[in-house]
Amino acid sequence: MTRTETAPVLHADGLDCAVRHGARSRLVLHDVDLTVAAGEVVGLIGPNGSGKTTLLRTLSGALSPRRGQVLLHGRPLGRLTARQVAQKIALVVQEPPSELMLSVAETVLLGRTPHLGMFQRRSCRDESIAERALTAMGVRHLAQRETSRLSGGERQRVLIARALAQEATCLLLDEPTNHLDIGFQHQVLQLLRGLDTTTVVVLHDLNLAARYCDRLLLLHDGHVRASGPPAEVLGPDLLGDVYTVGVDPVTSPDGTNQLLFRAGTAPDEPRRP
Ligand SMILES: Nc1ncnc2c1ncn2[C@@H]1O[C@H](COP(=O)(O)OP(=O)(O)OP(=O)(O)O)[C@@H](O)[C@H]1O
Repeated sequence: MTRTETAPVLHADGLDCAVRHGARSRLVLHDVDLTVAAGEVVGLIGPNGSGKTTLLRTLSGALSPRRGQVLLHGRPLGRLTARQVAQKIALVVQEPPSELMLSVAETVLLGRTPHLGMFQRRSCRDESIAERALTAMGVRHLAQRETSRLSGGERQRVLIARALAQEATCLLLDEPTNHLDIGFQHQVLQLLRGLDTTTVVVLHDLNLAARYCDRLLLLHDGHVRASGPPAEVLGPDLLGDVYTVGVDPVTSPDGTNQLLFRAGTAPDEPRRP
């Protein structure tokens, strides 16, 4: 077997990441390690501003770390072309509607772009892959609508469909359940779980994270506070400390560990790092 076949799909090693802050830059991720094996669903969790989106964008190659590196199938991300990365990684982030003036069908077909040669036209195969993605996300009936004019939840499903059409081996999703009703939240995460792809997903809902992720990485102020299986990471003491809430674990009728939350520290009291 070659090195790339045995390597994890994604491996982040000692990442420090900075964002611009006026004339200066500020470190928002500190020494973050993450390894994601083929087929795993890894959830990124943590309070607002803890660095989840920054980490996701760094894993996708959209941001370059100040220190450390990301390996994709054992190869440094920085040494791959944008096209090579796009054939392997699909990133789904919240996009402003103004950037989505195409029809739903065209938006989803854009997912095929990394697989086309410079002057190559889309084939019947591309069309049928896009159709399957539309169907999987329950948005086929919207195919002729303008994506920018859809509801937030409909648009979200179209963007996930575009990522499915990209047929990447690795899906990176930033809060994909945002805007979705409870039925679609479960449907989308179930679908992601059922795919062969490797998935890294930012989730705010810790109960969804517990139910659908193999492993979780808990960020707090840009530092990894815990990583491992949900049962290890979602301990009431740790969550109470990080989110400043009271946490009561309960077991749902199907045996899944779930959490109930109580108000904790008053909002004007600063959270402890
Ligand atoms: N483009 C930017 N310019 C300046 N600061 C930024 C930028 N992007 C992120 N930050 C800052 O970096 C820190 C981490 O932000 P990030 O968006 O990664 O957090 P997050 O955990 O995804 O937050 P949320 O849960 O609120 O979406 C925050 O303090 C944020 O204000």
